Amino acid sequence: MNNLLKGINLYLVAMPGAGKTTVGRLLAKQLGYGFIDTDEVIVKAVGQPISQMFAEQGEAEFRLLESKVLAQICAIQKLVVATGGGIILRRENWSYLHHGLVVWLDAAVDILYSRLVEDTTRPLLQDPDPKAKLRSLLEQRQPLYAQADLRITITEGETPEEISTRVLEAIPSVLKKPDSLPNGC
Ligand SMILES: Nc1ncnc2c1ncn2[C@@H]1O[C@H](COP(=O)(O)OP(=O)(O)OP(=O)(O)O)[C@@H](O)[C@H]1O
Ligand SMILES: O=C(O)C1=C[C@@H](O)[C@@H](O)[C@H](O)C1
Ligand SMILES: [Mg+2]
Repeated sequence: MNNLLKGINLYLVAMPGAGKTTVGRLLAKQLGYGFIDTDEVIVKAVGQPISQMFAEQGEAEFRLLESKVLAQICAIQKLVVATGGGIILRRENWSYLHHGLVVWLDAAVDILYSRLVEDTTRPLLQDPDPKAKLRSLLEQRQPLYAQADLRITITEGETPEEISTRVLEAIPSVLKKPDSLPNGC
């Protein structure tokens, strides 16, 4: 698989709670790739949790920083990248994402909600009705996530290992032709 991928990065896109970080770590291990989580890079660089960044600098500042981080990551090869849930929102991010293979972990709202209900670290879900918020975010974002090269529909009860195996099995069917592989950012 590593040979087939020829070092191109895998970018995982999905709603919060879909398992980008969890599945991404497993995929990196199985591919012999490095692993990067854009949210973690930003938190380390700024020295603040994302919720504090949203509160003090606003979402727009966070999105600018997210794009800068993505641009830098894109220059590195052999990475599985777990992206922030909203990375699909800015058009310029897609020019970076499409340098690699983009995988959408598509999980239904009920699955997302059951995983995030106890979590207070995701600012966009600090809402009186987090389930309705998830539903409306997914509705708005679905056409953007759908621009991914590969859509993996997550089923209830599926383990991260099973999902990671399914991603690996599906990759050959969507690998870009050798003459369309990117030369860098
Ligand atoms: N297949 C799975 N089955 C059960 N629980 C899972 C599965 N995948 C992830 N989880 C759990 O769901 C929660 C969210 O997972 P994770 O942080 O990987 O999602 P994420 O897509 O990276 O979210 P975010 O966009 O907020 O960073 C975690 O507690 C994780 O342990
Ligand atoms: O879905 C989103 O817009 C977000 C998801 C998280 O990964 C973080 O990137 C941040 O909380 C925003
Ligand atoms: Mg994550």
